Amino acid sequence: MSTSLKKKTITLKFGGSTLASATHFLQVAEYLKTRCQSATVIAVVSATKGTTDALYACTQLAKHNREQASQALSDILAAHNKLVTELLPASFASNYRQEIAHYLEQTKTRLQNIHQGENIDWHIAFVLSLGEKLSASLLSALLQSQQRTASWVPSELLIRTDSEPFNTNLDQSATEKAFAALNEDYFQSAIRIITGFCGADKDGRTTLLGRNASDYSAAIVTAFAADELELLGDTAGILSADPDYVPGAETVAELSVEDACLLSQCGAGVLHPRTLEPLLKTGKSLRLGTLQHEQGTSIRAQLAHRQASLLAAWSPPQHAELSKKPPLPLNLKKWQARFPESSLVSVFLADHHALRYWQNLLTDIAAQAGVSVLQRKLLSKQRVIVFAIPSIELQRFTRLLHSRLYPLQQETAVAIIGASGRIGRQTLQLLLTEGQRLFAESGTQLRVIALCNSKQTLWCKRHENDCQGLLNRLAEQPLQQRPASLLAQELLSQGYDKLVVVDASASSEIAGLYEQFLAAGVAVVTPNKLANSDALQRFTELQSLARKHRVPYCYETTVAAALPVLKPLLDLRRAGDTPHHVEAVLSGTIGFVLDSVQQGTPFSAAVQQAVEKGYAEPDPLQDLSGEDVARKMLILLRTCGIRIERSEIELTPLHDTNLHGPINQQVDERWRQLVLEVQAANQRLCYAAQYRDGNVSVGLKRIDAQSPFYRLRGTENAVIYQSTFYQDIPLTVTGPGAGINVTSAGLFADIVVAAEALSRRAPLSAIAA
Ligand SMILES: NC(=O)C1=CN([C@@H]2O[C@H](COP(=O)(O)OP(=O)(O)OC[C@H]3O[C@@H](n4cnc5c(N)ncnc54)[C@H](O)[C@@H]3O)[C@@H](O)[C@H]2O)C=CC1
Ligand SMILES: N[C@@H](CC=O)C(=O)O
Repeated sequence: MSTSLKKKTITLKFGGSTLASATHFLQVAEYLKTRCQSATVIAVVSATKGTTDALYACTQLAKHNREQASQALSDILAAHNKLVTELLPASFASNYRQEIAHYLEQTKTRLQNIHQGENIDWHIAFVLSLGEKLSASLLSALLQSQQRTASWVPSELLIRTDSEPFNTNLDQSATEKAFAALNEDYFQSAIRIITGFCGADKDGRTTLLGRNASDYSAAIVTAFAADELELLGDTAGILSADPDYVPGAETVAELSVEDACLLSQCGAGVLHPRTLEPLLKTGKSLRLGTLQHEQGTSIRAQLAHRQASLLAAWSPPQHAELSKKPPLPLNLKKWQARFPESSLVSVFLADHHALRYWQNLLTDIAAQAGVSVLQRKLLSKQRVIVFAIPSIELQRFTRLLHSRLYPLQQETAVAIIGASGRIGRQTLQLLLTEGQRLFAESGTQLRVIALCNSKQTLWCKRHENDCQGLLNRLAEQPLQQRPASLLAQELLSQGYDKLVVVDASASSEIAGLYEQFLAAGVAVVTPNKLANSDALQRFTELQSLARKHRVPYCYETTVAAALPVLKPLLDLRRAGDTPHHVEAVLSGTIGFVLDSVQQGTPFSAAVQQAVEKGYAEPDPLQDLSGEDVARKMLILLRTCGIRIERSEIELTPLHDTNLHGPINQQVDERWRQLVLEVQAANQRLCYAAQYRDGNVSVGLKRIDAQSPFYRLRGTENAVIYQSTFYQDIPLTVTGPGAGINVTSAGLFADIVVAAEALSRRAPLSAIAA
């Protein structure tokens, strides 16, 4: 074929995920318009996401039940019609429908033929090719409606194949002739569109190149009609592992043609195994990426070294007639016969030496994780180790190996539970904005890998730094009714050497996971008071677990937010100090409410403001009942070495709905009267905790001007500590003890402390080795 244009010709292949909705079609149209400013563009399109599977299901129904098949086809067409209505003005929609009518009629006939049992495979092949035709004609009509010259052609006119309906082979010379014979007019359009996935035999019958073979179609088109190829999908190029298995998998910038071939032969779904054949013959280049992601992966003919380790996972195909097994560089049939329920994980090592060392190390890691390696094979020349394992372990094993091949050398992974809450989101913001500076100043590198709330989890990609964007994506994740234990399992199965889990929830379920995290060597950082204020035995066990597994357990913010209270008290205790008398104001919410009512604000309004300002607990009754203060006092005293249970604290609530009723005007009036009384006596109100002679009490107090608490305002907390070392003049810590900014700052500081401690610890992989 010849084109009259001098510009470079580029084939852009759009996978099903890039055509999943009307918005996606509009994005593809914009992308094409931009690209055709600097190149002549040929677009090869797949069927919209899920359509080929739906058509396949239709053909299977047709074998036994014509009505159901016809209903299933109507459903597919209804989904397409919805796209057409959303995308095309009426006149273009009507042209489009006329253009496609012939294919729809044919499809219906073919379904009938399938039902009658004649030449079934040929009819199935035709029906399956419908998805690409619908996409191509819709995209072409959309571009035309946007005043672009665009035209589409079914690939049956261009790609000629053997007479096999499925997994057919290319007829090179017939295809060459077909491209040469194609009407010149077609190539006058600014944007030319060709359907992917299929071709035709010498009799014009539709044939299929294989499951997900639109990449291969695009490579054939490139070999005959273009200078280079770009495959555009929903993953940012070739990743270090299948992102469905390893959410944190990384994009590999460059890959040799040999490795790309081997990778697809080993079952990595990212490239159809035959895609590279036509390009290899013609020496044309290939890039994989997304519409948004600039970097992607370039496949290069010459590359001195493998730049990064890679993993390919392979499990037996679902639709055998559509998916030819990859011709792996080993006798797959034998393996499968011996281990029928097995899957394969191939490890491409970047390390140029020590193949046997790696083979043994990875095998040991499998053994320690309880994954039984059924068989393994070392392909020395290719520096690839193939493991056969039970299929059920495929995802876990892939993640485990990935974490060993990509140990975060400097980085510490951070997962935030409760990320959409007030403290969680501000902490995320700090991690994203202050992370760079922290790294520059101290070398501590933090990487947020996961965000969770009570129903959703988002696995973050590297370099995602837009806090609101991440939170939006978290909110778009599917809702899961998952028990907390499953969340813990998911986080642990990532296999990070250095992982900090931040619990920014107020959930007892999440607090119940700390033992599991600590025992697995994962640091816990928390402002959630529930674990440490549980039974004393649990508090002690958590401390010993952390010590035993050499893992940080940081909870400074559970008492007085970012104020330095627990760490200094712990240091004193380690030096042998014993507290005699501790007095403390520990509730920012109550401090704020009392200060406000003493300035004339009604009690109910003051409580409302404390909630709005982010001082109160998710359930503010936890503050008003005094329970939150009791918990903080327990944690404080236990940190000083006092062995005390919650039942030993004498608590008088500030407001308990069971005792005092709902917060209404009567309550406001009672508080107004009390304030008048107290002010008449030149006193103030404060809610304080006290420890003296082994007794602990929490409650409302009237204090006069001599009290160290008399001058406290707003959310100010205070701890006054007298001990063996601080006898005459007490140790006093005071300052705001609640609020989103101060708490998140304290939490950030604890995350850094935990990350630094993890960095000093020997890597888990070394321990495992
Ligand atoms: N507000 C403050 O000044 C201070 C708060 N804290 C503590 O910080 C924690 C968070 O407080 P806020 O951000 O105000 O709460 P919030 O209610 O705004 O956020 C809680 C988050 O936890 C998530 N969550 C709840 N149950 C969950 C579960 N089972 N699994 C996963 N996620 C779950 C929620 O979806 C939400 O994203 C609380 O424990 C609080 O005591 C500690 C010191 C000061
Ligand atoms: N709700 C608490 C803040 C968290 O500990 C308070 O008001 O002090």
